[in-house]
Amino acid sequence: MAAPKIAVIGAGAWGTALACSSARAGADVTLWMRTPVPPGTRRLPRLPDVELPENVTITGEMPEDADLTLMVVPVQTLRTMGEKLRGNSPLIACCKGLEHDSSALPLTMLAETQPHRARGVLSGPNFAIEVAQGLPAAATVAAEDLDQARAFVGLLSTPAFRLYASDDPLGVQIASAAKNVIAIGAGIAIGAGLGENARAALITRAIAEIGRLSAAMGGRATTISGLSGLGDLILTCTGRGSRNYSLGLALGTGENLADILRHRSTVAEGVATAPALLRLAQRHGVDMPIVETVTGLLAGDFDPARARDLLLDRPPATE
Ligand SMILES: NC(=O)c1ccc[n+]([C@@H]2O[C@H](COP(=O)([O-])OP(=O)(O)OC[C@H]3O[C@@H](n4cnc5c(N)ncnc54)[C@H](O)[C@@H]3O)[C@@H](O)[C@H]2O)c1
Ligand SMILES: O=P(O)(O)OC[C@H](O)CO
Repeated sequence: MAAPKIAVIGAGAWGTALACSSARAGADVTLWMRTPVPPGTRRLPRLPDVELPENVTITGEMPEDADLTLMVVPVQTLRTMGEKLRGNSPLIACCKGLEHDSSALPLTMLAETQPHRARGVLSGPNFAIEVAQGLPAAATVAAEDLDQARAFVGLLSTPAFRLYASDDPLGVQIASAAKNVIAIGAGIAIGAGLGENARAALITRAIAEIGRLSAAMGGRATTISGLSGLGDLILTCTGRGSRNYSLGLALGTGENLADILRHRSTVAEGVATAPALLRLAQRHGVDMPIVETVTGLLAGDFDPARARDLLLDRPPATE
């Protein structure tokens, strides 16, 4: 039987890692990248220590004949990239966040730009470099139809990359968007010297508020305690390899957001997602105090020195 053809759109760190992993799963992979590289290039700028497997082909042309397409561009560019896609293959959104202006989820943007295609989402505690190196990792692949999610899992699983099928794409998308915002908050808490207890409290209370929003929109509570929720919160709120967490750390020590962003070329999705997530929560009548605080800190509405009050000085509540 011929190897399945997988197209990966976006050759940032995560697109490069997913191309490596999909190739190890036995697929013929076409990796689309925006910025051309010299012919024969086998190491890409975002993961220079990783050599691409032989069955990965780099291209600047939008692939047309894939059996499956992974969308791995930053969320703020997903709609535009969706409009440029060719072919009819199912799509899996592998990015984490919400569109800034509309608060749209990744699958909503793909439904609006490619309405005829089957869709799913992949998310979990996954630093790109570790997946690219073939270290053990797990993630959730969700689609409205569980059989469709299982088919995606069948195409993408490897012995090192364990995938779990789910039929709660909404919960997965809310969890994965929110964890980037919460990771910025965790970084601020540590950077501002609030301590490990504060971070653990913040992660736990974040699960409560993410769960409220997900439930209000029709997601399942169990999804938030799974890989795309709790799993990714643990990784992103504690791992120094996280761009969102490290951005929060810098903010917490008093650096200015504009200065931090000026020195970065990688994407920290939580920055644009925070206000979009807050507006989404307000639209659904859901209280998300941590997201609200992080959004205010990012907007420069208050000083990180006040992070303690903002994160912890809340009216008495029951758990
Ligand atoms: N890096 C990780 O460990 C990781 C893991 C899981 C999920 N993700 C998610 O994957 C998505 C992509 O992140 P990344 O880490 O691969 O990005 P990155 O920061 O490594 O690079 C961004 C990539 O997007 C491309 N890009 C930028 N603007 C673009 C545009 N207008 N049109 C098309 N492409 C554009 C850049 O050329 C670059 O290849 C994000 O949503 C991120 O949250 C990342
Ligand atoms: O570096 P971050 O903060 O974008 O996190 C990367 C992944 O989403 C971790 O699962």
